[in-house]
Amino acid sequence: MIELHGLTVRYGSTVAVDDVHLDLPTGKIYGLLGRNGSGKTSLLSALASYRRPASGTVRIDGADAFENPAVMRQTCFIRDTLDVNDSERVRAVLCFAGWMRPGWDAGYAARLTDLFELDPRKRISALSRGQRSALGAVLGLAARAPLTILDETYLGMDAVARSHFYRELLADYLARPRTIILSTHLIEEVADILERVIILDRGRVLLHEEADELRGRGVTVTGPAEAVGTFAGGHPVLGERSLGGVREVTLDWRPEPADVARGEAAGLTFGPVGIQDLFIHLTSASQRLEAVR
Ligand SMILES: Nc1ncnc2c1ncn2[C@@H]1O[C@H](COP(=O)(O)OP(=O)(O)OP(=O)(O)O)[C@@H](O)[C@H]1O
Repeated sequence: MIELHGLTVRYGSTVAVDDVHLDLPTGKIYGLLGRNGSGKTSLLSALASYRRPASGTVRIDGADAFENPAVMRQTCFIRDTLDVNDSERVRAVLCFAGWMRPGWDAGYAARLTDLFELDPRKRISALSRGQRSALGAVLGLAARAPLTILDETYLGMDAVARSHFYRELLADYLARPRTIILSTHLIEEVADILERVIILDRGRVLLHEEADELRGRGVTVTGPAEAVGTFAGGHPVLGERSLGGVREVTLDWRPEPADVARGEAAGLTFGPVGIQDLFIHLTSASQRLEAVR
C-alpha cells in the first residue's frame, strides 16, 4: 500500500500539493490527471523522494519513503527531463540503468530500443524530442520497478510510438504486475489501460475512483428542453448546452434502467460520458464553483 498522509509540497508561497491524503493499493495502473499546474509533477516528485514535502508523509508498504534507500531502489521515476547526462550515448545510459536498477532486463531494453527505432550510438543531446521520450519509456519499462512512475514520459512520441508504448506497458504489466502511475494529458488514449484514476485540482484530490466506476458514472441526457429539465431536476449537473429547443445536460449521476426507460418514454436519449469528458466537466465545474465562492 502507498499511503500519502497530509502531503503538502510548497515552492515559497506557492502551495503545489495541498494536504493530500491517498491510500493506493499496490499492483494497479493509476492515471494521475489534472490540468496544467494542478500539482501532478510535484506530488510524484514527493512520492519518488525527488522533493522533500513541506509537511505530511509518504509510506510505501509501511516504510517511510523519503530518502529511504530500500524504497528508492524499488522506485523508478521517469520525468521528461530524463535525469541523464546529455553528453552520454543511449547505450551508456541503458548500461547505467542496468547497474542502478535491480530489476533491469537488458534483453527487454534492447527489444524496446529496436521497437522505438532508437540508435544506441546516438548521444542524448542528438535525440529528437520524441526519441528522448522513447528513451524514457525504455528506461521506465525495462526497469521493471515495483513502483514505476511515468510523468508524461511519452508526450513527445508520435501516435505510432505511443501505441507501441501502451501495448508494451499493458503486456509487460500483465506478465509482471506492479504499481504503475502515469501522469498524462492524453486521457482518451490511456483511459482503457487505467485501473484507477486520481484527479488533482489546484493541489487537491478532486477524485480517486476505480476507472470502471468512472466510465459509468456520468450520463448525457438530450431532448426537448422542458423534458430534460424535468428529468435532470435534483441531480448534479456537470455541463449543459442548448440548440434551438433541444437541450443536452451532462449529469454526475448513474441512472437505473427504470429511469432510462422513463426518460426514453418522454422522448429523451441517453449517452455515456467518457473519462476525458468527465475530467473536463469535473475540473471546469470545480473552477466555476470556486469562482462563485
Ligand atoms: N520549481 C518550481 N518553483 C516554483 N513553483 C513551481 C515549481 N515547480 C512547480 N511550481 C508550481 O507548482 C504548481 C504545480 O506545478 P506542477 O508542475 O506540480 O503541476 P503539473 O500538474 O505537473 O503541471 P503540468 O500539467 O503543466 O505539467 C504550479 O503552480 C507551478 O507553477
